[in-house]
Amino acid sequence: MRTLAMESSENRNALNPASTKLRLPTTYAATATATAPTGLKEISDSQSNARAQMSSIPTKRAANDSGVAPPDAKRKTLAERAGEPIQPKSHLPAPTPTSAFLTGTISGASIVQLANARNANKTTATALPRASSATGHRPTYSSTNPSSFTKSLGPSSRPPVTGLRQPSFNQPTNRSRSISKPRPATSMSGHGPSRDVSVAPSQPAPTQPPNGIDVDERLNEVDAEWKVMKEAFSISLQDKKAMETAVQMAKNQVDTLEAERQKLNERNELLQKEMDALRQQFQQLTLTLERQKMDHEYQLQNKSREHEHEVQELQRKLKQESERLQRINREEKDAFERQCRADLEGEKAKAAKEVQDLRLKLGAEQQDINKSLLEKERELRQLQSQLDDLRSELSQEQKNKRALQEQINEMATTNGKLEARNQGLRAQIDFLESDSKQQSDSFAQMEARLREALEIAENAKQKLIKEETERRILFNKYQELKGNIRVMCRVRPALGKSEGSEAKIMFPDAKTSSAQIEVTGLEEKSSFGNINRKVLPFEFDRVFAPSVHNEEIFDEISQLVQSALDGYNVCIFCYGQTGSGKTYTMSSPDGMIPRATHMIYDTITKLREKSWTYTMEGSFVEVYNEELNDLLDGSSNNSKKKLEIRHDDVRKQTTVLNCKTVALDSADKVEMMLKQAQNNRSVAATKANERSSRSHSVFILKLVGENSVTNERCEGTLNLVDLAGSERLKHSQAEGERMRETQSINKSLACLGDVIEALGRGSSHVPYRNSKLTHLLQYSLGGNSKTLMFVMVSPLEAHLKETITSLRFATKVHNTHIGTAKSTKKAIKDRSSES
Ligand SMILES: Nc1ncnc2c1ncn2[C@@H]1O[C@H](COP(=O)(O)OP(=O)(O)OP(=O)(O)O)[C@@H](O)[C@H]1O
Repeated sequence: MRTLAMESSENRNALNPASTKLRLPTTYAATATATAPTGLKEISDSQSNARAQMSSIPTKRAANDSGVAPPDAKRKTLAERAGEPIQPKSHLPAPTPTSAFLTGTISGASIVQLANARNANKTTATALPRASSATGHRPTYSSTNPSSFTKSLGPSSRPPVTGLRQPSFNQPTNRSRSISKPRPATSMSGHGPSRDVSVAPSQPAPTQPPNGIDVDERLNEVDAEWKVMKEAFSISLQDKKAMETAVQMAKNQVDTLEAERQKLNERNELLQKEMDALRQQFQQLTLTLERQKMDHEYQLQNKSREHEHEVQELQRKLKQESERLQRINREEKDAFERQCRADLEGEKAKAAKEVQDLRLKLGAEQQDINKSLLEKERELRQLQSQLDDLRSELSQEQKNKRALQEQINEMATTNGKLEARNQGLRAQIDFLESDSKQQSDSFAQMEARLREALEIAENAKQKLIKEETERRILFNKYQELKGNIRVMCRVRPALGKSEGSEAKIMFPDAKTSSAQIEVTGLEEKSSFGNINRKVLPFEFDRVFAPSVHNEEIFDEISQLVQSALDGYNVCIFCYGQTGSGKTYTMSSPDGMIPRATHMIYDTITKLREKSWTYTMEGSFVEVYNEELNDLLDGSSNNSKKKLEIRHDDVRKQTTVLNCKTVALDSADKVEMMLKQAQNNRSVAATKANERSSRSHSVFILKLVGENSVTNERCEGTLNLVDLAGSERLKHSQAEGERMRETQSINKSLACLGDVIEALGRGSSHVPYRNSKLTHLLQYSLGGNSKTLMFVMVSPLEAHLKETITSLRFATKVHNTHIGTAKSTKKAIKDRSSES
């Protein structure tokens, strides 16, 4: 967009030529004035192309020479110049001395006056050149430099007329010389002899005596001078006319220029008006723009406010929408949850139905299993009969063995006798050597008898080895038939009369090798009012009477300890009511734990000869209120680390994290460990027993053996468990903390029964994790492990009820045995005796 300032600049540029034109007259006037003496010819020649010629004249020089002030250094704008008053002849030059001389000083009167005064002026004529020079006119026309004079055509090069005339009147004596002398060839030569006269003043006039003056000659001279003067005058007139013509032309030019200037002024005024109009328009536009700007700002503010309102409205709507969506989401979530619950209920009902069906199916399967069990029981009975046969065979073989042993002994005796006899015979041989024939016969006889005896002994030995091998095979078979869970019963002796009366308990006869115990139960009142006491028979793998010592007990379990050394997991635990002798059996100085460790030491020592190296590590923990405690950690409860059970399913081994383990490399360490465990064991007094263990203690013996020759490795664990008292809650009259202990103990014992039962049933799921104890003994109960339970019985009448409960529990465990002898032997029916 072109701005108003740009348009104004363009207008000014457009006006510049006019401005130049306006200045031309000034230049021209100065030039014309200065060049006036040049002649009209020159001016007239240039009239037709006056502007071109004038433009070629150096303006600055002309202005300076003419005395006209140079144009302002700063060029005035059209508007400035338009405002100036019009001065038509302001640029015209002032009249020069030359023009004044030409128009006013040359007249007839003046010439007469000049003639009259010529004498008077003689003396002063010589001073004229100095006076002339004193006027300031340059003596450029000096005759000494005629060439420069002729060349000079500028106004200042022409000598002043006054300078020309004076010497001619004041120095008449020089006239003849002047006249006689040839005139210099100048540009003025065509105009008359004035040039000659002008030269005269420069020549010094010769002095003549006053009486020698020739008047005629002088008159002639004057006439001649007059003619010269006349010619000069006529020339001057011509010059004047030319000058007037030039002036007239200049005036015309000025008029023309004035007209042009007028036009320009008018145009300038128009332009000024236009500019004013434009300025007004510009101001109006500026105002309009300002108003529009304000309007726009106002509109912008309005828009901004509206936008803010809209944003707030949108935010409010967004919030409402968000709340609405959240509400919908909640509702949908609730509906979905309701739906899920309904589905879940349906699924539950469906699952319950399926469970019901499964139970029914399971019942059917159970019946099938029972049938198969009966079948197996039949098979077992057959096996049992076979076993009986084998037993009878075994006893027969044992009898044979004994007979053979007797034979061997007899033969050994015979052998000894024969040896003695041999010696006697040797003596006889020596004696009879003299009688050779008789002697040699008796010698051969004796030798034959000796060979016969040795042959009999060798046969007997071979038969013995064969029978021993058979016996071992039969024993192993017997062990397998007995099953992996065995139950033995031990009744402790009464400690004194202070304990009260003893219960009526019948023990098996040692000769019959029976494993049955009969307990006369509590008094019961029949429906007829009779009071009866039932005899309750219980059969186990072995029953130990009160008279049996720990040594005999250990003989029975030593094979299991050997199994632990052979890489089996073995668990031997004592079950029974408080005070029934569990701790005595397990941890007393000659109890199972010390005996087992001692046996293991002996065995390990013997096995070293067969390249077996064993390491034995022991740890002792207790389960108290379903919490596992380290009995070898003597630190306070707060600083004790929590024990964690970890099972290795591959190795079938159990590890207790954070549990202290002692390397049992000597028998002393075992005793020390047992003492420490006994001190740390949770012991509390109950009404049932003043010193009663309220926790299950587990002695864990890890046995790792390696054979350097065969590269065999075996890893077995022997767990010796002393269970807490199994007395019933009501009987123990426990309260508070003790009651909680009792509940915990009963629960874990019940869980133990469940695990054994599940194992006996061969159930796919064994609830080991239902209690800490069974969880800890997971790999020592069932499976390939060997388990032995001692049910400990108190002989006291006061404990009869708990005794019967314990025996029933043990029977339940015993009944889960596979291959138990109980199935072959008929169970002895309960016999009741009238009291
Ligand atoms: N066979 C035994 N011969 C001699 N004394 C025994 C025998 N068995 C147990 N005793 C004694 O009977 C008492 C109670 O035995 P023990 O402490 O072993 O019972 P417990 O079943 O371990 O009791 P708790 O469950 O309270 O620990 C002890 O004084 C113990 O010496």
